[in-house]
Order: sequence, then structure tokens, then C-alpha cells
Amino acid sequence: MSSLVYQSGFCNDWATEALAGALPIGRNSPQRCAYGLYAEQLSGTAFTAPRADNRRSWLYRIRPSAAGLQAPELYEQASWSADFGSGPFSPEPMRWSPLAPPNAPTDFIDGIHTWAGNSSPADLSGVGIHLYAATADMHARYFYNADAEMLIVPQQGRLSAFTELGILEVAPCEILVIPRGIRFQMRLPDGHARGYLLENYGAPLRLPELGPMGSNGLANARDFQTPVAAYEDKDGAFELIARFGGALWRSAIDHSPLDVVAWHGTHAPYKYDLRHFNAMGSVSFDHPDPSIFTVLTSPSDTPGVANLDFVIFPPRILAMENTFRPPWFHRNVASEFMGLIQGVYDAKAEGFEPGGASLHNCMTPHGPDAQTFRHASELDTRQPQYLRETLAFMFETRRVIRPTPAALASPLRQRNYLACWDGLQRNFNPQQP
Ligand SMILES: O=C(O)Cc1cc(O)ccc1O
Ligand SMILES: [Fe+2]
Repeated sequence: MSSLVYQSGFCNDWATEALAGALPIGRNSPQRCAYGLYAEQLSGTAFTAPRADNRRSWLYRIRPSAAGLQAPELYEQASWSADFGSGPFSPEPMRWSPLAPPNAPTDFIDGIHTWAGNSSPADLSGVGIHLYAATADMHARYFYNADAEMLIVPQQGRLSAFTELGILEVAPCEILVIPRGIRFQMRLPDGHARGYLLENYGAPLRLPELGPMGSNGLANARDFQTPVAAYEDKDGAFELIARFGGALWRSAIDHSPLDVVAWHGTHAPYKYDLRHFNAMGSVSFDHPDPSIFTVLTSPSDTPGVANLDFVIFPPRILAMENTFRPPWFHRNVASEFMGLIQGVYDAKAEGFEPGGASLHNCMTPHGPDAQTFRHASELDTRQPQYLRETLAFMFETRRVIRPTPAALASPLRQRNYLACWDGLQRNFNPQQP
């Protein structure tokens, strides 16, 4: 991994400068900024959001964001959508094999394929769920998302994000969060990358409460990393792509927008290594609800009901005695979109591949496949069980998740997914308690 410098903590009130003295002291907007910089505020929450939820940063930049831009024109990228349809769609459980790499050179923006989602950017709630597969750096172009905070889950290949607020590099088993509005250019240090992208149209992701767990555990705040200020001072013919209102817009820009020399505030990108997640679980019996593995949550207006929970199923030790240890059979009011970063997921012996995806919607019955059920019913639970080198995740939402027409019709769709429960034969015998 490269020698990038990060600041540690979750949504601290950061302060960082690439040139000494670039940050004003004791005020945000002096009459004249040091080095001839312009001051600009970027807010990610309402001005009046409670202090604990409030996100905004002050940027000190070579040119203000409004300068040097031509009027935007629509940019066609047909595979990235925010229209999740309105007609009926099947509640059947669905599963897909991984995306193949693109044939032609494709950058991160063009490599996004929308798979599912709910609500809309216009409602400021809901999510867009996408897969990405890319083989090229973003060249002479930059991007920002006005519609959503972006949660990126790499599955293959590293990503290097040069953002307005600094540079972050992530590899599989790490995640990257780029808040609404932050401009960036994505580069691929390995020449290819594949993974999952969630657009969060709702409240910014935050750490879940820990309740009776106490002051430590799950994702610990100090393991989150935010970059230090870094800038480009480049004039030239570039383009700035904006995600706005469910469409992409392209503007010519005469300089690099990554020209922030210093910044301070709470609205900033961050990365997190999922291997630092301190998994909690049952040390007596029974399989806990998966909310125990929440990494980040986007709350809704209803207490306890999230717009999105980002949940992982990390390597861990199962100790529960006289218990059916894998996920139980269930039907939930919440809807679940899952992906696999590496290894095997403990509810599915086969068919759920790294890079693949599954969807179990509101009240759709699902659970361990027949092979997993047989094995877990016979296991000696006096011994602990070591789940190593596995990493699955779930985007769990309060709203039904609508697959896109492209996902429904995709050749990657495993049409026989339902058959994984076929082998669960009837064992009932009223004579044998
Ligand atoms: O369906 C799944 O595999 C995800 C899941 C895991 C678990 O441990 C409990 C409930 C649940 O929905
Ligand atoms: Fe589930």
C-alpha cells in the first residue's frame, strides 16, 4: 500500500493544510485568504441540523468552484440509472453471478451498472445499488455526485480516489465513503477494478449506537481514515461530470477542480478497513439478528428504522451450543441486497460467488440452502467453529428494493436460484418428539 497520510477518527472536526498557514485561524472567511486562496463552504446537511449530525467543511482553494465552468450538457451513460420503475415486480429471491470485465477501456464512471434501488434522489431518501467494473483511470475528467453520498465496496483491484479534500486508496476488504458534492477523480492502480457502489440519497452514514455493548466494539471510530489536504494546480481542457437529478451532466472546465490547498470541517471522505471490525456475537446459544454486524447506518425519520444499514459478515468464531449456527430461515419487513467480497458465505454452500449479488425483498422467505441446513443440523456444537477468510455484506433498507430491468434481464441472473431450497424435504414425524 502506498504511503498516504490519513487523519484518524470518524467525522471529527478535521483541519488540514498542504501549505503552512493556508488555513485561517479563528475565523472561516477572512477578508483576504492566505496565498490568494478563495474560501468556500460546502455543506452536507441542513445549516440547522443538530450539532451532532451537522456536516460541513470550509475549503480554501485556488479558484472558487463556480469559476471556469461552461454550462452543463447531458452526458449519456445508459447503464447508470436512478429510475427504479413503478410497475409490479416479482418478490422472488434473486441471485446474480459477477460482472465480467469490460471489453473496451472503461473508467469508474462509465463502468457503473445499476442493479437495484428504492425511492429517489429527489426525495432525499432511499438508495441506488450498483455494480462497477472498470479498466481505465478517469482521464482529464472529474466527477461529483449531488444526488448521493457514495459508499464504495471494492471486490477486486485497488481504487485511488484523488478528491478535493485529499487522496485515499482502498483495496478489497476496505470501503470508501465519498460524501455528497465532493469532487474526485478515480484511478485504478491495478489497471482494473470491480465492486459494489451504493448511492445513499438519505441522511449521511454514521456509526450505529452501541447500547448495552458499551463504549467499544463493532467499527471503532479511530479506525476510520480521512485524508490530509492535497491539491493539483493544473490549467487545461478538462471536464467535470455531475450526477444531478438522476442524470449525468458534463461541463467543460478550464482547470483541475482538485485545487483545495487547505480545508477544515466535518464533511469529508473516509476509508475503513473491514478487517478492523470487532465482531460481537452470542457466547451461549442462538444466532443473533444481523444488526449486530452493522458497520454504518443512514437513519430515517423514524427512530430505529434505517434508510440503510451497511452490515458485514466478517471472519469470526461461532461458539453457540445446541444451536443451528448459520442464519435461520426468515422473512423480514426489511429488504436485503447482499454481495460477497471473498470466500464462502455461511448461509450458502455454493452459487453465491465473490463479486456476485443476491436480493431478498420484504417478506420474501429465505435462509440457508439445503446443503448448509444438512451440514449445520449435524455439526457437533460442543466445538467452536472458525469462519476464516470470508467477507460478505448486506445493504439492508426499510423500503422494498426494486431490481432494474437490466438486472432482471441480465444473463448473469441465476434463474434456478429458488432450487437451492429444493432439497429441504419434510422431516416431520408426529410419533417422534
Ligand atoms: O439473509 C441473509 O443471509 C442475511 C441475514 C443473516 C443473518 O445472520 C440473519 C438474518 C439475515 O437476513
Ligand atoms: Fe436475510
